[in-house]
Amino acid sequence: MNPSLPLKDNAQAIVWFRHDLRLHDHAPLRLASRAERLLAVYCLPPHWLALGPAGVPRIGVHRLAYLGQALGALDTSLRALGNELMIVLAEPVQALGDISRALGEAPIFVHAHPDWEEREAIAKLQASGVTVQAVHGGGLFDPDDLPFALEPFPVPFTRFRKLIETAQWPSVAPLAAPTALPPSAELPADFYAQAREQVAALLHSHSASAQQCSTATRSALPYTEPAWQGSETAGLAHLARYFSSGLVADYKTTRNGLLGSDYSSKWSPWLAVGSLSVREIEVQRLAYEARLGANDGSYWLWFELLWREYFQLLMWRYGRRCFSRSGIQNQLSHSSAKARHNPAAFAAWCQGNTGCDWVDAAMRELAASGYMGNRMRQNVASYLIHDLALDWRLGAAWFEHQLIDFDVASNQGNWLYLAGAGTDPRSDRRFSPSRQAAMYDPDGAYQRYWLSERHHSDQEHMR
Ligand SMILES: Cc1cc2nc3c(=O)[nH]c(=O)nc-3n(C[C@H](O)[C@H](O)[C@H](O)COP(=O)(O)OP(=O)(O)OC[C@H]3O[C@@H](n4cnc5c(N)ncnc54)[C@H](O)[C@@H]3O)c2cc1C
Repeated sequence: MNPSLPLKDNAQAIVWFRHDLRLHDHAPLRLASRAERLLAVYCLPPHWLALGPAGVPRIGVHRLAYLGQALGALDTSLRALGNELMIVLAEPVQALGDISRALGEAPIFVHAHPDWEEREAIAKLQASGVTVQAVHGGGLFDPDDLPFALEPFPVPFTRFRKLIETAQWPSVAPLAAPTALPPSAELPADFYAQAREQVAALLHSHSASAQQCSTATRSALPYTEPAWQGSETAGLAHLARYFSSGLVADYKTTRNGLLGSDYSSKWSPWLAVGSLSVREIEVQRLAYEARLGANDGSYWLWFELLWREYFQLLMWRYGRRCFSRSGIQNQLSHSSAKARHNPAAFAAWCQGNTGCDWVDAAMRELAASGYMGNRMRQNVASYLIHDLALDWRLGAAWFEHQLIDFDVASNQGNWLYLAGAGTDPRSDRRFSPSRQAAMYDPDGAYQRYWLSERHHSDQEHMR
């Protein structure tokens, strides 16, 4: 944590919440808490609601409902400490600049984030004369403090993992949640009033429609139920439950599961909105190993968290190139070169109507619940890239719209990897749907579960 920005006496400070909707392990909140008054802000950018490349908004119903849960809970937690969260529907650069000026050039404290848009927003604010201090806190490690240089980045994952493990590089310790906060900085009552009302109405309506969406409760991650909601409290309770269960030891053998909530950790949605800090997860994972001894499952969870870290570092290193068709290699892979424009095939993939039961079951699970396990993400991505010969960026955009655990670095990194445009040393891997279905769903239970309506109507049709 870099406490470099001096705060004047009686100063006001702003905490800009982005993908870090929590009180624990929050360095910007700690830094800003030295001020006399503190304004906590979240901006929902209107362009997330505009149509993106997949023909849908960047943020869909499930994601918005889950985000709304996390924001509501953060506001409640801040209020318990005498503060509150100001939520606006506004482009951050404009809104944060206006707020800083309205509070007498108050400095902004924020977590750094590898996405180029998020980095650009900070750069634009700084260029306009606003003081912004960005501190790392979204990963296990501080990218500026690794035992190797990001340039050149150690590209294959295995090499990255071995460098970290050989150096026994420790993850950064999480910060405790504050027990007191300064009171909220005061803005005129009509300041961004419309933007506040708009976002409140939007989040309310999405929460109501998600609550009525009965399919979400059939999910492996039923986020409309209290224990699975996006709040920090639910995330920390889930973490404690997970590490006191027998699920950890079995994780390596169950992680490719398809049905039920227990086959994998289900940390990802809380990590995505930041209501759980990955550093807190790592501390609890180490405490588990100290208590019960390390096992294959506890190691493999670390291994998977390293994948998350790796994709974040990839995005720090390659920035905007992670979004280009030719990816970080800067040359078209075999699959990218053969990709064709085919809106009908893309619509069929999105709706789970390709005719391939294995893929359609997963795409229906995603649309119904906002979640899909890792095994099926690999399968449906491979199908879009190799069988339908579509541009991988469309698939990534559809995932962005749907996934409650959407994380730009993990999403882009995995899609790049599968499209042969990222860091897979065995470029352009295709997953055979029939072989994968035989291996991971031998009795067809998963396909029946999510395709029950289709099977039912087929039977009706045959009568
Ligand atoms: C095409 C594709 C797109 C993906 N998009 C996302 C995304 O937007 N957000 C996201 O969080 N994950 C994404 N993943 C990675 C992975 O599928 C999810 O992290 C995982 O399914 C979440 O469930 P879990 O928390 O139970 O994972 P677990 O299996 O329990 O793993 C524990 C944690 O390790 C991390 N992790 C595991 N696998 C990966 C991986 N392959 N890449 C990066 N981190 C990983 C996650 O933080 C996860 O919560 C994507 C994978 C693919 C193949």
